[in-house]
Amino acid sequence: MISEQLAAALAAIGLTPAQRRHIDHLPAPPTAPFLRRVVEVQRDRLTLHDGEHESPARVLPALHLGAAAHDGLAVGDWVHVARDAHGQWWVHARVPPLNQLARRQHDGREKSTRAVIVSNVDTALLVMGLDHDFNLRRLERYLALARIAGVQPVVVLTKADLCDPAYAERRLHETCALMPPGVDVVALDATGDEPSAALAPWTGPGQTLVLLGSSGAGKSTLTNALTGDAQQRVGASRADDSRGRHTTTARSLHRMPGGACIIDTPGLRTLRLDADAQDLAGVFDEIAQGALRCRFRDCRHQGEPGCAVQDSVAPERLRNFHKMQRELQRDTLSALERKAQRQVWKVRHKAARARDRGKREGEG
Ligand SMILES: Nc1nc2c(ncn2[C@@H]2O[C@H](COP(=O)(O)OP(=O)(O)OP(=O)(O)O)[C@@H](O)[C@H]2O)c(=O)[nH]1
Ligand SMILES: [Zn+2]
Repeated sequence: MISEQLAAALAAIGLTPAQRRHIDHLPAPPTAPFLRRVVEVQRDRLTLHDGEHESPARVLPALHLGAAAHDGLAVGDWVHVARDAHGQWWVHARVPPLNQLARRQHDGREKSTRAVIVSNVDTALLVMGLDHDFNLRRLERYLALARIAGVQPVVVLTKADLCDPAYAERRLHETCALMPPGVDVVALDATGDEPSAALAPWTGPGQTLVLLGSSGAGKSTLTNALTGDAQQRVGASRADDSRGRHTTTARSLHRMPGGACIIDTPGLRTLRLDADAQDLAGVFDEIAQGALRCRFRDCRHQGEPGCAVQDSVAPERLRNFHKMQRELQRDTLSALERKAQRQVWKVRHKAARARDRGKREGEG
């Protein structure tokens, strides 16, 4: 059980009441009594936070072996840790995440694997510039990513200061028209002092936000505006990077003065969803609705006579849907992987409970 005192300390690093209840219902590994949040992930090292201090940590090999590569630790995860005789912190177990934003990553050939972007977030800020970055088809993809993970999306259109007000207004309208009910769209200048007030509804104490969007969209600029310092390198310093890599190279969690946590991510060059056909139908709901009125039950909305979807859905949106659908079909393994993953968690919970029992009996 998490004590009141510990809960208060961990709230500073994003422990929500729901997360606390979730953790309280799970057996804590007796060998690792401390709870921490992952705020940075390097290759085989992590940075953890206890609400007050950061500490470097490593992951027990047993956890590496247990966790399949497609379900690796990510920024935002909660972990159980212990310190060895040399003062080194080790992660013994991971709390099964309440949600995960994940995508498919391709190896260049036909194989793809699941890659976790972040765990346990309350809001996903989908960041897009009103400049040449503006692309509603890409936004549809990011929107699907958040909704499939069960994370509340908010669209943030940056660089409003760089364009003509009438143009910005038109883009804002187009974007709003695309959003399902309940998804807000905000247009702002990320470099000014607008972001804190404009994003206040989603940055309450204990809330965790992730920033998603392409390189140069303004994610680091927003992070700086919200955290009130320049701890995140921004694009202007790109000249430092002779290899021409993206400016933000790792995900990391930052704390806002008001008590929210914000996770900046590197711009993704491609975003392939980790989902199945049903997930996709769920987020393009008007297509699923329209399909009920198509003449053929198995209508694919690709030129069949009597197709109700082609009559009612914007052609570019329907094309985008078909494109994502084709990608998912190529990635059909994903469903099997997810099933396997759930199985792994089940087995691990069982093992943890058995270890717990064994330990108690050993002590008694
Ligand atoms: N004028 C103006 N410039 C902006 C705005 N948002 C971002 N910029 C500029 O755009 C450039 C890229 O911004 P970054 O914040 O580095 O973009 P990023 O999304 O973090 O990019 P990666 O780290 O590569 O993923 C920087 O030069 C910013 O100053 C904005 O709202 N207005
Ligand atoms: Zn149809």
